[in-house]
Amino acid sequence: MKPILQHLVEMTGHRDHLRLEVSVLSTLQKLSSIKEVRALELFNDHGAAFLRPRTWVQDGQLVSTDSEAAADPRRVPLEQYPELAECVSQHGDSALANPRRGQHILWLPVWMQDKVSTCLEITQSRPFSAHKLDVLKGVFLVYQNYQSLLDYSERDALTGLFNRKTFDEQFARNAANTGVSSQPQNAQSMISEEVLAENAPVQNWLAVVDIDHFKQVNDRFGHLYGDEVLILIANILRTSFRSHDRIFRFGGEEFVVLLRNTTLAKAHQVFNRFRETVQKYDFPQVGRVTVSLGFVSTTRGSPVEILGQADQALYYAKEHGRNQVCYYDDLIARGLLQTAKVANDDVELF
Ligand SMILES: Nc1nc2c(ncn2[C@@H]2O[C@H](COP(=O)(O)OP(=O)(O)OP(=O)(O)O)[C@@H](O)[C@H]2O)c(=O)[nH]1
Repeated sequence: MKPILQHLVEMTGHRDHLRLEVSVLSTLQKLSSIKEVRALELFNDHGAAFLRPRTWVQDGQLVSTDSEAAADPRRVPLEQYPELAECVSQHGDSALANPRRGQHILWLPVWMQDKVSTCLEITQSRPFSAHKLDVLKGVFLVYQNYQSLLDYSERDALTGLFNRKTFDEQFARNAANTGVSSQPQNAQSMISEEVLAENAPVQNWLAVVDIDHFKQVNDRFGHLYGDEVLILIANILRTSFRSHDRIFRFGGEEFVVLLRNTTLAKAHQVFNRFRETVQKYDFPQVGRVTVSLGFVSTTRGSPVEILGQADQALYYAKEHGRNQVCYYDDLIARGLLQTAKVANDDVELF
């Protein structure tokens, strides 16, 4: 077995949350007497707390899923793990399960900014000694500190959304995996029966969102109120999309949303619902604010082209009344936009 320090060095060499998770699990798995290690994802669905395995061992290999948590058939209510539920509600740093059928389980919730969405689970067939607990918790704390550093570097300081650098990295990495699929795993429960009946293709979508006349907000109320509008719109974005969709602050008053595994009809619906929520929101002092949005499927073209097309649709929305959602392909089909090859120097992406 490699010395533990060497594992820690390998672990902290990763710049990606999922790889880091796999790496900590494989480090823990190699410690003596460990029977099984899993990373559990903790999430809420309609007000109830659930967990599901996100990274686990299958055929001797660690495998991970990043599918939508709420649609995962492996999910179980958190209350089925009372010791863990109690630990999370008390903001605790570890919990031991009452031994069942000779299994001893240790849970280590990963706290980040007072929130927990991940928990490591370590199982062995004998009780954990005090020394073993010290070693496990030591490795875990290095992992948790490093996750939180990584998270900090990926986020925009004002809104807490992912920043543009993260978009560039994630979109470049995922662009190759975003092909059209009529029945991807876990997507069924998100599609209405009418859409299934039409066999509408399920795709990923990229939207660029821009606040309308934001300069006037700054000019009339000052930058502090402008900043507050940005924070509140970021909060509305967070609550308008699902946990496995991705939201980025792209710069200034512009945001990007990556909507995953859904139909065109549903994409129209959720983008419009978000727009209407903003329109109805009473922003302190400022009053009403609206947003415009352009979107496109991520299945065709390079990341630069996809972003350029969503931008074109956004600018059409801006020039034709604002406070609306425009779909690039629809504008092209109606002759309202020309397909334009986006030059690499038009959009700075990578
Ligand atoms: N308060 C605040 N303002 C910002 C920030 N980043 C960019 N801005 C402001 O956002 C405004 C963007 O204005 P414009 O690009 O002219 O667009 P707009 O007024 O929103 O008009 P349209 O997009 O055409 O509807 C500028 O006044 C910037 O100073 C920020 O972090 N905080």
